[in-house]
Amino acid sequence: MVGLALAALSSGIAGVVGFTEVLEPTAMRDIFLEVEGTTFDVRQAVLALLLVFVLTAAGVFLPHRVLGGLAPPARRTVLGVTSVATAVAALALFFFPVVWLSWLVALLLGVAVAVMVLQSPDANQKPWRTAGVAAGLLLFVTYAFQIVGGVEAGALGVRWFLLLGAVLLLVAAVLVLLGPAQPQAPPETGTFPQASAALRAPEEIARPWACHLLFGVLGAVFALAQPAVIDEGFGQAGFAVIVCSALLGWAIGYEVGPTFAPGMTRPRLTSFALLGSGVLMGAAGIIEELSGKAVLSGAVAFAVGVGVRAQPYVFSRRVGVTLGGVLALLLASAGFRAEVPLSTYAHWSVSSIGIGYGAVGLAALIAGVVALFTFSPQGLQGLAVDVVHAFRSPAAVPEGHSRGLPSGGALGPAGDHAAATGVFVAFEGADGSGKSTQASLLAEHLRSRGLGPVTVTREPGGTEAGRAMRSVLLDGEGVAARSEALLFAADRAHHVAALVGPALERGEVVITDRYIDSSLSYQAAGRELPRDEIAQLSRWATEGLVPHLTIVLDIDPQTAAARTASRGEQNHLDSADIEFRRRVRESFLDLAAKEPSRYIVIDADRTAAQIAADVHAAVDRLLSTRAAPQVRPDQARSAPVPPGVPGSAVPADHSGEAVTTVLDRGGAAQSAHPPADRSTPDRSTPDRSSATPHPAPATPNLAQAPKQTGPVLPTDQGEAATTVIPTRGSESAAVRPDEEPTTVLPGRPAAEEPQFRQTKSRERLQAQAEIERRARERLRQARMRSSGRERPQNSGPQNSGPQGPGPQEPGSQEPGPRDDGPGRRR
Ligand SMILES: Nc1ncnc2c1ncn2[C@@H]1O[C@H](COP(=O)(O)OP(=O)(O)O)[C@@H](O)[C@H]1O
Ligand SMILES: Cc1cn([C@H]2C[C@H](O)[C@@H](COP(=O)(O)OP(=O)(O)O)O2)c(=O)[nH]c1=O
Repeated sequence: MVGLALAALSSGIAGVVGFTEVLEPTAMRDIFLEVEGTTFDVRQAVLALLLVFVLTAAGVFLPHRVLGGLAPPARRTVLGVTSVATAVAALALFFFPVVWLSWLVALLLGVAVAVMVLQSPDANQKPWRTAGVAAGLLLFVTYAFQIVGGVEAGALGVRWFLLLGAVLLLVAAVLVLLGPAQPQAPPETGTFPQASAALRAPEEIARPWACHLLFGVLGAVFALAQPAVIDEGFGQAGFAVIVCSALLGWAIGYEVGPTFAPGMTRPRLTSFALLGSGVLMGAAGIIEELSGKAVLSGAVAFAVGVGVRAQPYVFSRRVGVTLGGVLALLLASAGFRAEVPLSTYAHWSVSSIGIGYGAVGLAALIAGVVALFTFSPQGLQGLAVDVVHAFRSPAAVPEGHSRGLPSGGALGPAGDHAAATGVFVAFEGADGSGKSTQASLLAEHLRSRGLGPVTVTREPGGTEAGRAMRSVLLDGEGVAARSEALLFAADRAHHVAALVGPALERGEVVITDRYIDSSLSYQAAGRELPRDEIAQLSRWATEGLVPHLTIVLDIDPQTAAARTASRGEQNHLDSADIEFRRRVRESFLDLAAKEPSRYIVIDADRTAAQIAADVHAAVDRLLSTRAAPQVRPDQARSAPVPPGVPGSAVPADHSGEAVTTVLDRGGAAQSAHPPADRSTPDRSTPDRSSATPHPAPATPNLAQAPKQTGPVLPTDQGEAATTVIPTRGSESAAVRPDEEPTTVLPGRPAAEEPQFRQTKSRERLQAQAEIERRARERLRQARMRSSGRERPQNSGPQNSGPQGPGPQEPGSQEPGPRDDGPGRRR
């Protein structure tokens, strides 16, 4: 009943608002024609409309002072009484269309709107229900009359709309007064504050001026609709079309706002909304045709809806709407029209109403440009990333709507994530090893197998908050090693809480480009921070969430550097770079060797298609050990995330049966051989051989590995074995009797490489990576310079000192550049 009352109330209010906007110039026209016997003056009509607008706004402002402190039941009574008063005034106006009555209705309406929103903030947050109904009514009534009786009847139709609105208001008033009390919900966003005390301190509001300006644009769209239709002679049905379009545009923008352009940072989205609404507003002013004006008005309102929803504002939208509307009407009331000849046959008609549109549009446009530069501490940095990422799905978590994982202690067992039913795959490896390329190809592969939603994400910067941290980490002047470690952990914590965890809970396959092992390899092994502390940090950040499978793309640093050079990054590696990258590489291999059940190492110095074949085979095998997802994805995701996190109650499983699976580019199976004996010794690297002890060869089948056990952060365990698996063509399947043939994809021939390269998503990734990294490269040069200044304090012979069970080779005495962060390698 309360819902019905509110729907009726808001529709009634909207109906009356629509009517008074229409009525005012009409009444003015009648008065002028009657009293002065002159022709209708648009300027006077616009000024009269301005007064209606101002009075409505004044009415909206009044109750906050008076009613802010009233108890809800008292406010309810006020709402009922105000609604009755407004309805009576509207009825009077229907029968006696005189100008002062319309002003009274305007004032009462403002009060009614404000009291309604004070009483039920929810009514203000559901534009579909309120705006949509009213817009539909207005359009229907107006058009019905205009179709039957012509343009003049359209105006009459709007009078009947007033009657309808008044009746609805009366019904609503009765329902409000007699209905049960409504529980009060706390306002979220876009509401009038319940009381002035509810207003947040200004510094807590993100970008108030941007919101006010956006609402100003919206106010101008509505305020100018009536003058525009009078000026252009569209008739009142034209007014109804514009208002309907704008209301729907606003409602849609507001509704989809939180998930619109999920990959774009919210302040940036607001900037673009300002820019977009400015341009569209200008266009709406120029266009002299009804449908164009209507569509553009709708688009402007949509941009406003999206833009303000990107802001966590709690202040009222009244200020902006009023000021925007008033300014636009003031400009429009200048009442001039000039013809600008464009050619012999064409001319452009400039009117003061068009100027009203144009001025407000220009203000929004300029504000949008300012916002682009000022909304982020990094200014325009990351703009390209935001644009390229804008419509990517990984960050589709609405701002502030992250579904946190079940809370756990600092060392919460992986069982905390047992509710998750998805599959979590991580790619690790050096820059340029092809992680993002392979992540994208794997997603396509899984989707082509009908495995439903596949989320591809990355670290750092998989979420909106993460992108800010990424920017600090990679775009700035560089931060201290410990700060860097904390930031990576912070990014990871949010990534898991906001994106990975929820996606796994939804049963999706989540593929991440980098995860915990990157911290262990770059911060611990590379930067030589205490390994246990880094491990502990990540474990805490992720609440123990571990990937089901980690794919290490192993590649020679020089080869990787050559690849990244093709993206505009530096190619030359100095000895410090080489040493840093070597330690990182060793660390990845070491981690894989210690956790064979959960890792696969793939030689990444091959074509993307060859690597992809191995990756897909490994993931298919992983999925085959679960509930047959390739046949029935819903069941496939029913298995829990692996238990067992070091330091937790669940012990890690290191039974020794498991193996690290090394997929080499070599031809024959080498299951009983250590890496040094690979079939392609000419291409195997000494680094890898020395880094991974492989004393106990075993069957390299993920399907036979212990069921998804093993912690993500292993302690020192040397019993793991490495087995080399051939990867070319179908040989890999043929030589492995324990393998399920149906789950192993034969390696793709190299000839397919161009086809892979042309995939859309990969192009997108590449474009994104290229833009980002070029920017980063420049900044990292600066970072390297400052890092050079820092080095004397941190580097030296002690670098080869204790660092926990890290991957550094015992024989390595080369001074490790402690300050080498991720930035140093480029
Ligand atoms: N197997 C491959 N062989 C040659 N170039 C590759 C291969 N895989 C990726 N690339 C290229 O190398 C560069 C780095 O690839 P990318 O997937 O972005 O690596 P990462 O994510 O590890 O930095 C890109 O320009 C990409 O086109
Ligand atoms: C996730 C993570 C990344 N990094 C580094 C590795 C990379 O140099 C950088 C991330 O940059 P990114 O552009 O993601 O590198 P790529 O896509 O080539 O893998 O951050 C760490 O040092 N620690 C971490 O925990």
